[in-house]
Amino acid sequence: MPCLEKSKERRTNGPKLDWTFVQRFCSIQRVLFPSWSSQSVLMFGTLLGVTLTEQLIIYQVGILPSHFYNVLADKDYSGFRSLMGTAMVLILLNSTLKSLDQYICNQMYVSWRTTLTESLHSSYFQGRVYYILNVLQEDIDNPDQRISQDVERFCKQMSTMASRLIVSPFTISYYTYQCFRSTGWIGPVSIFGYFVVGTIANKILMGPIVSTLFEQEKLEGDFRFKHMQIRVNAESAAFFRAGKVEHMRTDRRLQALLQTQKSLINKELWLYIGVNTFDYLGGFLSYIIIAIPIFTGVYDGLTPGELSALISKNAFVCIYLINGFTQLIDLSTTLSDVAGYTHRIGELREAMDDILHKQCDYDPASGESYDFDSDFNVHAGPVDTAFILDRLSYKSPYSDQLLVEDLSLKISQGTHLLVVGNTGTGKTSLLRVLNRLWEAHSGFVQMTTCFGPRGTLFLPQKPYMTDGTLREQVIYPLKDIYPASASFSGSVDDDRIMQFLELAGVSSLLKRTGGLDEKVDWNWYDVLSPGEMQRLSFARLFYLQPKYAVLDEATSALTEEAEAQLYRTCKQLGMTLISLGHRSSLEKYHDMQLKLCGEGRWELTKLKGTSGTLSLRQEAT
Ligand SMILES: Nc1ncnc2c1ncn2[C@@H]1O[C@H](COP(=O)(O)OP(=O)(O)OP(=O)(O)O)[C@@H](O)[C@H]1O
Repeated sequence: MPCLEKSKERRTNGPKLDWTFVQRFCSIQRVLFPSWSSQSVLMFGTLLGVTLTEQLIIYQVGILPSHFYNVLADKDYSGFRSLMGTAMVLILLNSTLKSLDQYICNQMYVSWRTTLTESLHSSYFQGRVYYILNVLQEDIDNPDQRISQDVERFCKQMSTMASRLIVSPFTISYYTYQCFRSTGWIGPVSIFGYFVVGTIANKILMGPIVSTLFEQEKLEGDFRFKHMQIRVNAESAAFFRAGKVEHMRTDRRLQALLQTQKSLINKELWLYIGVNTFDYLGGFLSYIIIAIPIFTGVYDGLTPGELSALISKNAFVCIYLINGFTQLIDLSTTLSDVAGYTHRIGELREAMDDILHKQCDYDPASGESYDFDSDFNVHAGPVDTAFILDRLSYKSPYSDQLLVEDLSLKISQGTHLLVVGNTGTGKTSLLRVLNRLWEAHSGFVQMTTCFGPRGTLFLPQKPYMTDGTLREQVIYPLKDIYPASASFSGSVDDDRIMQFLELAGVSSLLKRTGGLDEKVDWNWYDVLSPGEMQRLSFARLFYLQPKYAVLDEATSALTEEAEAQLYRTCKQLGMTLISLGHRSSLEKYHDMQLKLCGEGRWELTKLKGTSGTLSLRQEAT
């Protein structure tokens, strides 16, 4: 099934600070900085300007003590006063620039999060990607968490790193030059050597952190998912009085998460020890570098006042150069987090790209045109046919056993088809293959109509209730009103919706919601009974009026009378029905029966006694 080889490949490559990390990081950067004129680049440029100015001011503030030494040693009162004035201005400027720097970083965080999340969304919601990721592909854990939380944290950490990283090349070059002028080659060389050792040590210490952080985020997602599962199925669990068992299972996930979190903290301890040791060693190193020219007699001719001013100035440039490097080393903890998130986001992006490529190879009509309302009038094929199946065989994912073998069938307008068979014989799977959610094992399947109004519509076994108003439930998955109503006025559409709610037997919902467009804050799954959900799905079907309606046990929660009423309305609206179900009462609404017998076998038979159709279609539109 989809992308399994690539998935295995991904599984074997554990998350590390390696070449894969660099590639994934660069590919995410290409999303964040799409062009030279993009908003992120402009913000980055502004940040560079601000941080460079900040550094100039910091430099001025840094050399102030040496001026103070001079004026104090000379007892120069007026010089002292003007120096105080300069110090005040510099401090004010410095704090303003620092705040501006933080402000731009926060703005960049929001902008990056927007860009990256939107980019992931555009792949995630393209064609069947979200279905394959959530249902068929097991190696990408918690895609929802990767898109929401991991992206958020990645952008946050990146933005905290940004101002320090951006200015580093400039400060390091400048202070290397200054350090060279003050101490000769000994200063820069020893500081560079110190940095190389620090980086190697930290790279070794960061290795295990990246993979543990990756694991921790996975477990975080699992823990959240468990809570989500209880939230969505609270009533079913309560009927089982399953508080204790759910408590135990949720705690088990929490324990697994906390265990990993503890192990991460333990591993981070070594990194912190490394980072702090290098911080303090850095401070110490600066005095060694300053001591060398003093003890070798380079400054022997200076007065004590001049020497203290020089020591203060030299100490400042050396300390600042070391500080530039230690700041980079301090970023190790942030970098290890960024690396973990980079792997999680990168892996998701690669998985989605694989699916999209595979999808295009399998079905060139996928991608943009796969979606519901973009596909109104396409598909050339016989006008009176919905599906053509030729020697079609299919099986479930991860199984070698064929569910159906060599099925040849044409589903034409006016011939209602009933698909029956025991549990697990592959009835719903047939719809998955027809809807191209699953690939066929062999043979040929073609959907010759468009998808949506005027074409084919599927009502899945579990009614899908979206969030939003009653109108949004009925018109789903249309974003707007029905195309035919658009040329009249909104009230025509309102009338249609009300008429169809009435026909589906759920007009009472109008009272409960307080109107078609009243915002409701309830979860539709909690407040509607399964029967009401099925009826609401039929209201949706009546509203969309496809030529072909594929109904997967769509009336299983309703009485036979209600079923009769709904089927009659479908036929009056001119729909050709393809139904799946176990009830014998369904037979009378269909002309043909396809029986799936298991182990690949099937039978196609004619049914007797079908009711006629009235044309309510034009009337309703
Ligand atoms: N996402 C999946 N991954 C792996 N196997 C699956 C998946 N979905 C379904 N199957 C398996 O495929 C087989 C056929 O499932 P299908 O849903 O088509 O059954 P069905 O005939 O519609 O059953 P029912 O009458 O209960 O609805 C079953 O054995 C099922 O467990």
